[in-house]
Amino acid sequence: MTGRIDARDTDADRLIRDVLDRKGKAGFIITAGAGSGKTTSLVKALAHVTATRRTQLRARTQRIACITYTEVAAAEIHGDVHDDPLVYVSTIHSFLWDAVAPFQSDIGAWIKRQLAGKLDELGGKIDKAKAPTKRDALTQDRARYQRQLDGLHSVRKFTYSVGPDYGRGQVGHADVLKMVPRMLLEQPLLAKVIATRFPIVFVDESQDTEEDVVASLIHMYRTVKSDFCLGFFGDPMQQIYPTGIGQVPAEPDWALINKPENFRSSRRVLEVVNRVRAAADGNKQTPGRPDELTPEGHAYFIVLPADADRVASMDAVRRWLAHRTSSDAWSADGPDGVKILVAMHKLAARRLGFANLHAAFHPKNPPALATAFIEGTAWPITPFANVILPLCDASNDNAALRILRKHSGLIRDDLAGAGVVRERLTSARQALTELRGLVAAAGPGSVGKTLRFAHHARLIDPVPQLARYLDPDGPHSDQVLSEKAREVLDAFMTCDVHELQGYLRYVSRQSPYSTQHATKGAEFPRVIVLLDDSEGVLPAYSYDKLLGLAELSQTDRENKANGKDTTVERSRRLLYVCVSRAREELAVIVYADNVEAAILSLKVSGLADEPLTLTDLTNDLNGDPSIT
Ligand SMILES: Nc1ncnc2c1ncn2[C@@H]1O[C@H](COP(=O)(O)OP(=O)(O)OP(=O)(O)O)[C@@H](O)[C@H]1O
Repeated sequence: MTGRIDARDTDADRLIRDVLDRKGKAGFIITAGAGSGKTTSLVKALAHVTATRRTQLRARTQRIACITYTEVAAAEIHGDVHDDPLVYVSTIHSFLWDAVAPFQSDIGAWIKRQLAGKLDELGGKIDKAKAPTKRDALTQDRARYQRQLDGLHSVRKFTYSVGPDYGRGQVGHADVLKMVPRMLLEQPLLAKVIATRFPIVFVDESQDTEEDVVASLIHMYRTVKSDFCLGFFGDPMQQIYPTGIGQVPAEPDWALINKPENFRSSRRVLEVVNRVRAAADGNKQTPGRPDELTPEGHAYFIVLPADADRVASMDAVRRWLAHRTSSDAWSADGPDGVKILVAMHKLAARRLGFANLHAAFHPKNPPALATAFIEGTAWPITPFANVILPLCDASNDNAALRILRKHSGLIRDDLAGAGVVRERLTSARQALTELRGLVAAAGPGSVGKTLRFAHHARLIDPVPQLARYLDPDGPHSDQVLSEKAREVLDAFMTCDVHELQGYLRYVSRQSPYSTQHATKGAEFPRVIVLLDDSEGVLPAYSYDKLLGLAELSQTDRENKANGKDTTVERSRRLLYVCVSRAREELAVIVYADNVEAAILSLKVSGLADEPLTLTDLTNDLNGDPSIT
């Protein structure tokens, strides 16, 4: 239990309750800064509705929908409301799919349109292709799409999974985000059905919800006639995904609610949080807790030379922070230790030993898989995360069996006959021994060897694209694999399985490192934020540009002039999210080619009055009291 329900009421909580108690249609938007307790207010709002309307909602078999950004956030809210069955907490993808799943023929029609579009597009490309090999490849792809279209006739039920497999009636993650908003706009009945099932819909982290999705929810609000409440909780300053809407537009009758307090951070940390925001919308937070309960804390900006040994200089900074704050936790890697926020994986990858794996997923033109790699959801890796490595770690047959039942086609609950089951168990046991041997042998190329073996032995049930790659003539031969995905897969196959262990520790948040994007919504007692463009910053971000240490590009200038989002503002928002994760203590490390220039820039921009250098830290550690 996180105790969010028991948090002290704020003015915003009272205003939300007023809206929720209204009859008829109502809407509200909570716009408030980091750590202001938006999620806490959401949980308290859920508690209010379940307390005041339980009988009515149950009688009508209605539920309250609460849309969160990640599965982790959904699990947290579930815990906060004690798994109340009246509350339906889910990610946007699952919510949208759940809403449209009964509209099977509309889903079929949508898929048909997608495939027809692909066929048209390929037809055009084939006509234009000059090289015979290119034309051949495109013609084969067109034949694959045609087979998928033909396969649609025999689909009895459309389903939803991570990746699409249209020919078998499966829509993917990204499809749902496109398909449902369109259906909602075109089908008034769908809006009515959803609003009847979910008369209250809350959206957390609304700033990063796709524009089309927000527009379709607002459209739903406009069209339904019944009691319906739509509430958004967000902060435009924390929009860190390009598809996010930022500020949700309000309907004329909606309540606009602010939360000026910050309940998360110490005084020193909050000062940095406010300084980062100052050059954006300037919204300044005040401590939400009483004086005696708001710790003073620590916050430092430290500038290190970009050519320094990153590992050694980071260790020196952690030693200094431990000394400065009299807390050994800065040296610890556990949950109460330090969280080190890196923009990209490179530094973490090197430290945690998965540099080749990182490189495999970051070819010159990063395909969509690079983002999934960052988020820990890349489909080439999931068979290792869900099946292969857990199978190798399983302490006994029963544990292994549970994993296979859940993830593999080899052992399923619906297998008929004891003889078949026995036979499958025997082959599973043999396969397991061989799999463990391959993983233990490791070495370059062991990823490919292990994956091919696991697929051949039916220990894994990979997504259709991966199945097609591993077995081009198999049942998934109608899948179209992009060149970019193939390039990633080729490189992935040459990696060492040992690299996956460090990587998985990283993405499952068991290492002290985390990507800056992945920390959305979280909080930690001690945080180090690394600003390091030379480590290979994410496309469209540049801390050097934010700090004025690198020139703006022509596109940056044009975007700024046209009022579009810019690299500088995107980077500022990411920095804002990062610094605001810290509860007590914070260190922002800037790696700079020119240390003097970086110090000056931090001072001029108002981010820090007294940035520190490595020499300052060393002197302090050696007993020089000049640092105050
Ligand atoms: N009313 C309150 N009284 C005391 N503590 C609170 C209150 N509201 C929130 N908190 C605490 O403040 C911290 C931040 O709360 P929460 O995660 O709800 O904020 P948020 O606005 O959703 O954060 P962010 O947008 O930065 O992810 C949590 O530790 C929470 O327990």
